[in-house]
Amino acid sequence: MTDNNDDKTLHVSGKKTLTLKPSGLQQGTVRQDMGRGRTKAVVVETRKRRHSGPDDKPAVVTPIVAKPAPQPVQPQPRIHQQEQPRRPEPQRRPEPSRTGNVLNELSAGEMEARRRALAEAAVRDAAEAKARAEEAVRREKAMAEEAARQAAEDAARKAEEASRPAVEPVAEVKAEPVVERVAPAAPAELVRRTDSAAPQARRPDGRPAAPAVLQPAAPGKPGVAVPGRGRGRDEEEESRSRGTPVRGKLPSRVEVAKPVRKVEDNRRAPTKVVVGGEDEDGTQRGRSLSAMRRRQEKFRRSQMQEVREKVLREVILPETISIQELSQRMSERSVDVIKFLMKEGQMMKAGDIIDADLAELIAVEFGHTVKRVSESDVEIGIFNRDDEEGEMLPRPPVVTIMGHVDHGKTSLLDAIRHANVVAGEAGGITQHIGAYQVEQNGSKITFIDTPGHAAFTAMRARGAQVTDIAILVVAADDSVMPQTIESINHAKAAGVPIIVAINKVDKPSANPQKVRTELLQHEVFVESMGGEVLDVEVSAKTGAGLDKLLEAIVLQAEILDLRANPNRTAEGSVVEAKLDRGRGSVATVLVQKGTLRPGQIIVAGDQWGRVRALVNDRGDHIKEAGPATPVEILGLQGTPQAGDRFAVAENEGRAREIAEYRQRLTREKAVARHAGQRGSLEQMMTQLTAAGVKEFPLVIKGDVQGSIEAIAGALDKISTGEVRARIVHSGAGAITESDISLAEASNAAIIGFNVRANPQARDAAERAGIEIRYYNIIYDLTDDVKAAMSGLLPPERRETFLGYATIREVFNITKVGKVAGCQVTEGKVERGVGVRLLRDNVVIHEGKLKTLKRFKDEVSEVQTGQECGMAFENYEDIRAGDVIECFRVEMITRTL
Ligand SMILES: Nc1nc2c(ncn2[C@@H]2O[C@H](COP(=O)(O)OP(=O)(O)OP(=O)(O)O)[C@@H](O)[C@H]2O)c(=O)[nH]1
Repeated sequence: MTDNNDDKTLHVSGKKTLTLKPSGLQQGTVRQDMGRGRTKAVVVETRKRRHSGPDDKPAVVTPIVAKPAPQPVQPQPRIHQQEQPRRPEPQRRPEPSRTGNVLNELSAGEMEARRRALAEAAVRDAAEAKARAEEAVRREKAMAEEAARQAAEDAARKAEEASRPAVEPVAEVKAEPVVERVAPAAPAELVRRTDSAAPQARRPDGRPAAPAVLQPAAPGKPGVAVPGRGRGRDEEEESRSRGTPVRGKLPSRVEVAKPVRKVEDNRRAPTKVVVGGEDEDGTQRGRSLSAMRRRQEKFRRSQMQEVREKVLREVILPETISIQELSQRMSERSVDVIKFLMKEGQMMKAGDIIDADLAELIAVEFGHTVKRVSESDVEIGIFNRDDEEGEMLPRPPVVTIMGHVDHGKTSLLDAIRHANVVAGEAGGITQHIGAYQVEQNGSKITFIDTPGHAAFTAMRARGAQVTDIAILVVAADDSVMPQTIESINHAKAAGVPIIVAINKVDKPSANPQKVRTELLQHEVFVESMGGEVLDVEVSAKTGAGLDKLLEAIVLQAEILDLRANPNRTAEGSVVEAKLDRGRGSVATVLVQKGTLRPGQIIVAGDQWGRVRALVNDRGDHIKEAGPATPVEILGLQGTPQAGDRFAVAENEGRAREIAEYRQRLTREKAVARHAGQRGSLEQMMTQLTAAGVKEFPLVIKGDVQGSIEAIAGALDKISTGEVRARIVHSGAGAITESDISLAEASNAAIIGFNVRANPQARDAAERAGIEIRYYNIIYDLTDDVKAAMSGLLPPERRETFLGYATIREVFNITKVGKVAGCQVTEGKVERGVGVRLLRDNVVIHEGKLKTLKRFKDEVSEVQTGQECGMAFENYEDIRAGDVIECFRVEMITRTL
């Protein structure tokens, strides 16, 4: 079964209701003959071909100026709505159209007559339209000239104006009142459409369903014609928000064929917005307002960039750097750097890491100067920043408590804290954060709440000199014990003043005087014995003497005149650090310089982070922590170690860089430890030499005091004015953890004479990478130490004269350069040794020989009286008559 379009079989149904269908698609019902008297109703859709001109081309968007023939704008009030759809279709087929009620009710003759009349009218209209279009072209030209003139005045808009010269006339046409009425007839031409879009814009009655809404040109902006009802709501709102009045809109009776579809089409096809100029092929290019705005914005930005004065910087370049980081350091956009690299043939991303050479090339290309730094340089300027003397203000002292086991260190710390909390803040809950602050007569004192010299030396080993004053706790009933002596040595090694707290005086067996006397033997001279060391009798149990102890601390602090600059970025040491389940990494730090505030970025050891909160020893969140304030820091990325230094970094990048560098160092150290390097005497010797130290620090442990004294005496003998052995600590008994930490802190070697290290000490030594040397013969020990100490002496340079040769003639040999024809006048001349060129007994040059030849052969030496050819390495200024002195240099290692 096929559709039959034959007139005989087609019966137009006049009862068809008017529906909103695309104008190009017309529907009718026909009765189809099925044979043998049977018929069937068939719905027939007729798709009309639309003609926009005599050349029978489909309707296309035609710019008013460029294509004047079928004038889109028909400002003639006499043309009625019903007639308008007919106008662009003069060559429609003669078959009766089934597009509307009116035509359906006319007879065939009437319809034919009407069609003819309409065709004539269309031809007439076309002629008039052509004339009008020509007029429009003229006007447009005039406007274009005007626009060009304005564009010259306004540089930013020049490009925009030049690109759409056809715009102004549209605006002008719109300004005419007639246009508003006639506008519905025009959209097919006004609005650029795709072929498929055109029929959709028509109602079944032939009228355009979505007439153009004409927007008058805003001052300085082109006029815009957009499809009226066919536009999406967004576009309407956009027009409103722009303040562009929507004029020329059709009354509401004009309905939209497929609004939703059209909105999508509009979005996809910017061509519906006619603002642009003309392409080469005569079609009008549209450009959305937002695109224009973007262009304007881009143009404005580029103008601004050109105007902005370029700041040339000194760019710090590490061995490797990411392109992004480099761009930041140069204050350039990374996209510009990437563009430059692309030009150089390298495709890279902002995150890519480049080496310092390439980074330097880029920086220089961008006009900056560079400063190459080595890895360790990343820390420069972060730690140990000096302060001006005038900026220093008094700060509280930081106190550590040391002493022998069970002499009452913990009890004393608790007693002091308890007394203070009760006095200062009734009911206040103190928490253990590793350090706390107390107040004595208005003066603050900071206590490091980790008793024992282990913590003390662990800190020192990491370079943290935290403590200002050491409290040496000695039980009055027990007097001086081995760890008391160790503590004294630790304090002395750190150069920290001691205050002796003679504890447990409440005990009946207490004998404070004995303590004082015994301390004398260890060079601790207390005041009551005529010395300068303050001593206080206390009882941690009863609290007696605690005030006196605090006063002694304040007094000692005054003597020390402790100062720090609070008005700078903070720097200090980590006292304790742990990983808290709820709070993440928590580190108790002691601010030593400057003031620490939440939000700052810090580097602590090989960790970094942004300070999320500062919590003091009472659990309060505080806004800042000044010098000598212990405070808990939340927000670190990892957990640093006690004794690690911390400092505020200027930005996250720098902090991360330092942390990464330190983590690398830690890894390398761990590897080195496995190789057992650091602790060897030889290694230590090299380190000390590099540091320019002429002292050889030692920790000596022996079986009996007598052997230690013998060793000390022997070592004293081998010491000279240039280098000497310094015994940091010595004592009888096994080598303990404390010895290891002291050795680590003092960079000392550990010597065990007839003693061994206990397991904990062995572990600690392995961790710290310290070698322990064991001896049982004193001479072996002194020989080793002597050899190691000899290494501290600089080697001696010894020069041996070999001979003289006189230059007889100078030959200039191609590719070889100048060669001196010489005769050895004294001694001998050797190849590969040092030579000096003497002219009139003045040394002109000192260097090495490149060649030494006899006749044509290279020889190793030439004796007196013989002739030879000689050439210098990298030196050519030789003349006949010059004398060549030949000598050998030896570096002689010195021994003690
Ligand atoms: N009678 C009396 N006993 C005290 C005093 N101070 C501390 N003690 C006691 O001495 C013992 C040891 O005290 P700790 O404070 O634990 O001593 P420590 O030095 O911290 O000990 P370690 O932590 O093991 O090094 C405890 O039983 C205390 O009760 C005091 O002033 N008088």
